[in-house]
Amino acid sequence: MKYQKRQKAIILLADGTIFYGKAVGNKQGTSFGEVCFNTGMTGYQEIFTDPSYFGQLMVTTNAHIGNYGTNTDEVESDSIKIAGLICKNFSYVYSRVDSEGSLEEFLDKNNLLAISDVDTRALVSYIRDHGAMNAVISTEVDNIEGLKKQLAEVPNMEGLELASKVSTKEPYYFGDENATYKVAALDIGIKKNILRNIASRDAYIKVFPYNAKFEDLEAFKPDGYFLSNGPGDPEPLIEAQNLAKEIIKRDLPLFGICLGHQVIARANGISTYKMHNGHRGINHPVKNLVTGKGEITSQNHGFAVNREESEANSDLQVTHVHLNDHTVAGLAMKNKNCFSVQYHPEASPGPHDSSYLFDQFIENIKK
Ligand SMILES: NC(=O)CC[C@H](N)C(=O)O
Repeated sequence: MKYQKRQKAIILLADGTIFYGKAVGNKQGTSFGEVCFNTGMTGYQEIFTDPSYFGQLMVTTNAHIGNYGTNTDEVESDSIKIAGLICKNFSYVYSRVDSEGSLEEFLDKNNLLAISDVDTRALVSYIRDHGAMNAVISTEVDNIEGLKKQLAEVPNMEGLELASKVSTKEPYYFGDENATYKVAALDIGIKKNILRNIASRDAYIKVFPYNAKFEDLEAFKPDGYFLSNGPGDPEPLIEAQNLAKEIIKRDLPLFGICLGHQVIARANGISTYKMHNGHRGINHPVKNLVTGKGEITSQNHGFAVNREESEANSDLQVTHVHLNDHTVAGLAMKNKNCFSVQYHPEASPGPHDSSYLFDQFIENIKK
């Protein structure tokens, strides 16, 4: 067995609660973030590289992490975006036909601190009851008072603007330039599989930085506009909200996913709020109120759109609801070519029930 004597590690929550574990590999260090959990049984590499998780310490509820290794095709961005990993059993050995390396190597390459041998069931129950909160993971197990002081300085997720930290610095292109449609996408933390899904529907995409102006996007002469997923609170994303207003004002085809959905809601004057715990997993039930059909969805969000305000707004229609807590899962504008969902039709990881939403976007472009 590799690493006979592994370093002890702790998870210290902002309310002072401590959980214990061991550092994965030989790594030592300390990492801060908002602690949250994902219940997906697979898809760890996609989750760790999803820019929406920037600044978060990820607890995985699956008992085994790393057991099927890693593959370069399964990343959602070019690097790991979570702030740290907390898991039960970390697999140093892995097995899968397609794997190209171990998760341990992948974490090392990205310099990510991970803690295993944690009672994740107890930790998740605790967060479920007490809500998402800041935390620190560390191998400095004898420096609890020092860590508490540093943890108190970590900003709260509420009000935090993080899109600028993960967005592309320069515009770039994705897909085949001879494709039939052109889509301008605002990158406030975009996942690669969204680009793959749009491009595979005969569209050429130009991806813009988080602070791009309407004129920048318009200069590409796009047939449709897209607002991406991403980390942090949607409230401070004023530039993106103004961009959405410009697109809506001109009634151009617009589609938003997750953070993009929240930005579109805010552009319509709807408030957003921080949820007790958020939704993070790959089996969340959603009802499409237009068709009456259910879908099993991939989700990752800690903020949500106010339902009462959405229903009271005569420009908006609530098109989808989350069946566990009846929060807004989708919106459409009644008299504009604009719609959005709080969940992830691109999956990666997760089921593909909702990929029809990308078809709908293309249909809206054709109109
Ligand atoms: N995946 C996302 O786009 C997440 C949106 C936002 N950061 C939230 O947590 O609600």
